[in-house]
Amino acid sequence: MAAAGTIYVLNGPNLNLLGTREPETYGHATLADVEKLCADTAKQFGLTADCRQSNREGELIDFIHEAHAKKAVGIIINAGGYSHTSIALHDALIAVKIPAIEVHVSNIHARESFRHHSFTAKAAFASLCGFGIDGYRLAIAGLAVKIGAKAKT
Ligand SMILES: O=C1C[C@@](O)(C(=O)O)C[C@@H](O)[C@@H]1O
Repeated sequence: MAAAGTIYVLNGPNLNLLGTREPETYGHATLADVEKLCADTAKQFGLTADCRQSNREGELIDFIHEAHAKKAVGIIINAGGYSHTSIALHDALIAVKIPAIEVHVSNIHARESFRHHSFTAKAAFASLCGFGIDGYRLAIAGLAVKIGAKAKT
């Protein structure tokens, strides 16, 4: 079993390139910055962030199944381009019934129309986009409210 109160933070394809990839769209923060932000934010609520990134759809699905097996209390997911294409990721999120929040660094609704639909958003209880990497912090705070985890003073 995972440590008590573990959140899985899943990042999909190309998010390992954060910091150098299209900085005008995604900013200059790296994936390591995102993971530190998530770890620090989770800690504020007495939670632990288990951060994973993969460029492969099947591996992301395996992480979701693992979150279930380890009794994770929540999932934060930025499935990158798979958000717009992957019924399989949608189905995995629905199957495990773990409260999930979708995050996008950019505002997908202000971009190309092929980014406007998200399968993973349909399987999540909330969705955040356009806040840059702060979206991950906001998502963890929102998840904490949803699961009743109180901020530690
Ligand atoms: O890879 C990504 C990143 C993204 O998920 C975001 O975080 O803004 C938005 C997606 O449309 C894109 O394919």
